[in-house]
Amino acid sequence: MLTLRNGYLHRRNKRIEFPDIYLPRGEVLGISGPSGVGKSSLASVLAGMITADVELLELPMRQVNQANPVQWLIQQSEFAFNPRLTLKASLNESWKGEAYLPLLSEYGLEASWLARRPNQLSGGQLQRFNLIRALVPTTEYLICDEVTAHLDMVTQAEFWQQLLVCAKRRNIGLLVISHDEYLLNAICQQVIKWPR
Ligand SMILES: Nc1ncnc2c1ncn2[C@@H]1O[C@H](COP(=O)(O)OP(=O)(O)OP(=O)(O)O)[C@@H](O)[C@H]1O
Repeated sequence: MLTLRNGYLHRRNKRIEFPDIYLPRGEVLGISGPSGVGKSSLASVLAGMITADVELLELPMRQVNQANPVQWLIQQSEFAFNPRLTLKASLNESWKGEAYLPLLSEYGLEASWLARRPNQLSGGQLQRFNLIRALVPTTEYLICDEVTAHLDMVTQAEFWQQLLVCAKRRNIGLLVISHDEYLLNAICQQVIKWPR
């Protein structure tokens, strides 16, 4: 269970009060909220990148020399990759060996694209490589932060269809942050509107 209870954070002069989060593995929790409310700050806390004042924070144990079991996907996948590295080199930074290869066809990506650099792919293709990079075997929770906001409806639908099947199969908990309430209501078991 990914749990955050009574958490808050001060950023500059602003106090951000987080909603309580209870996310079991294998479930999908949505969060919507206006710009600046603190959604990315919440993701940073849950990914263990910044600390906040909390009554309770339960995150999965992170093992030495292993990827963070809480992976965070951001909207602008072009910023998530080193522009000088090929996709293969970037994937090899998180995956041990090439066990990700079967995932490529599952997500409609061609193995020959591994030799390309990030600027030689479309936004949707790059976001799917970003997703595959995050789906290392140790991933227990995935935070999807507006990950399909810039994609057309068909590409969005394909992305979520594939990810939901994979998350169910691997018992991964998904925290989906989006302005798109239609999307959240379609894919989440529970949706938090922030602020309430
Ligand atoms: N590194 C930082 N240092 C100081 N203040 C920050 C920092 N990052 C964000 N903030 C401030 O914290 C508040 C919450 O920002 P955050 O990015 O978490 O909001 P958000 O809900 O994700 O917004 P958006 O939907 O626009 O991405 C904002 O007032 C922002 O200006």
